[in-house]
Amino acid sequence: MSFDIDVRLRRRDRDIGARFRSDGGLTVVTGPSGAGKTSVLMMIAGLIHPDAGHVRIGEATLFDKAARVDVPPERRRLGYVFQDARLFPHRRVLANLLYGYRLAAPGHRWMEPDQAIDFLGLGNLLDRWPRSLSGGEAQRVAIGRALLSGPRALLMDEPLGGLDPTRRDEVMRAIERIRDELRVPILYVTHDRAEATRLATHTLTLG
Ligand SMILES: Nc1ncnc2c1ncn2[C@@H]1O[C@H](COP(=O)(O)OP(=O)(O)OP(=O)(O)O)[C@@H](O)[C@H]1O
Repeated sequence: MSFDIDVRLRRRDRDIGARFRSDGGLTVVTGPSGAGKTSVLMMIAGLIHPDAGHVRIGEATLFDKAARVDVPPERRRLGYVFQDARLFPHRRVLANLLYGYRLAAPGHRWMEPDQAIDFLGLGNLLDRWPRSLSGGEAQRVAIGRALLSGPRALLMDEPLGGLDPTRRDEVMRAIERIRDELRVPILYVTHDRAEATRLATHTLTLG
């Protein structure tokens, strides 16, 4: 599964955007604050509209300005993981995990709930409420929820940003296994050089 991305947006007096191709793996998106890293992820997700360019992932064209293709965000099949886990506070862990799975068309699902629970070590958390979880646990649940929605790729925006070093390592190991064992293509925003060195198969520097 490959990325072929070319997105551009004029914002006030400057251009924001990115142009790159990669053959899957984990692409770290880095660069100074304000360079447009989050904006690029949001353009790929379809949450903001590029002025020009295209977004192709594998065989699918999700956006092409010239050809007037613009697949709505909920049909792009991209799993988004933010710095804060953003779990649904009124649903227990299991219900959070199943949320995207239930919405996904059966033909698009490629992981079963038991597999994801096993893979991420979530078995003892299933009946917990999000507010009772540690940051690392919550982030692993958020990743599980994203995987179970049957995504073609994951977009991660500083997913370790709010975690202490022990928790960071726990989540980083899960991300490495997603990269190496599940082989889901990942776009990963970070400022952290050590994190980038450990995780990146490709690097895209903005700004
Ligand atoms: N909704 C918006 N409307 C107008 N300008 C915005 C909006 N969101 C972001 N910007 C501007 O666009 C630029 C890029 O912002 P963005 O958040 O994508 O950068 P970033 O590289 O992710 O930064 P950081 O590392 O600080 O999170 C910044 O100058 C920001 O002020």
